[in-house]
Amino acid sequence: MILLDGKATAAAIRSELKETVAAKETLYGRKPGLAVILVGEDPASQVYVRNKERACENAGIESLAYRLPADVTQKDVEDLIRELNTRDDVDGILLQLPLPKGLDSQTCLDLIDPEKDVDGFHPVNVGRLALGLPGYAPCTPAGVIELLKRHEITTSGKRAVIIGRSNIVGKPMAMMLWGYGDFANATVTVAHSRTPNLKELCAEADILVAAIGRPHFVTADMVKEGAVVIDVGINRTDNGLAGDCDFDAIKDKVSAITPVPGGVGPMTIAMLLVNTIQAYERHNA
Ligand SMILES: Nc1nc(=O)c2c([nH]1)NC[C@@H]1CN(c3ccc(C(=O)N[C@@H](CCC(=O)O)C(=O)O)cc3)C=[N+]21
Repeated sequence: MILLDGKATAAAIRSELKETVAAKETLYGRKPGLAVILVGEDPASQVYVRNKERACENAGIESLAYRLPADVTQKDVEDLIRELNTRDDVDGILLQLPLPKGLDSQTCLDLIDPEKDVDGFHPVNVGRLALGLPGYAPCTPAGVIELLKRHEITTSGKRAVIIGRSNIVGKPMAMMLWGYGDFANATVTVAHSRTPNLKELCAEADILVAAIGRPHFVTADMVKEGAVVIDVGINRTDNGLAGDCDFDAIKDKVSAITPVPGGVGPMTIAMLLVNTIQAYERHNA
């Protein structure tokens, strides 16, 4: 069994990026800038945002954090996004989700300049990904692809099953596994809460991606012998952080699996840095 160590892989990517940034900084005369907007006090979001800030700083990216109170108006968030769109020192804009009740996240996301949309959530970038055009790919599924690539796990001709159809993971993950440049070419099924015979379907997967948001949802009987299992779940339970897969029960059955923590999570942050540097390069081109 190969443990797909996202923490180590992300660290390798980050040190590569650090060199890229150092070279580009000399060329462009400024550091890359990422603006992160955090609305409200959600503890998990605060942890993520702090991790993102730390990762940026480490890579030589200027991180500009905007912490807004939960009772901020929709207009205030929109005005901030409009201002960040025009700023020359801001290459990327990230609006941390979910937003507190009363705020409309899609309207906010739609306002972000697609060239600064390092999350890949703007409809233009969603469309570009669907069409196979260059743009920004959402960080979590992009991190999964990068993790597979760097472990030389091929996907061509393989049967992939994704559990979960969210806009930020399931849907873009499907598009990337269908075809992402010269990579992928998997045959993809996207399963969800109303998929009948889910267990049997999953048990046919060569590559199983779990993005459900329920701790230990994927059990041994749902996993094919020798499958590659990617656990996107980050569930906070009384016993700490848990993935969507019952790791201990399936680890002896699989050929490769991601741990939680230390799997997809750190890769998500690494891909955010990749996208930010890409935005910086395009901005300066
Ligand atoms: N606009 C936006 N973009 C996002 O990319 C975004 C978001 N909103 N909202 C929330 C989700 C979640 N997410 C994670 C990032 C890193 C870890 C991560 O580093 N996890 C560590 C554990 C960290 C912990 O202890 O919680 C790990 O898996 O090893 C987890 C989750 C990004 N998201």
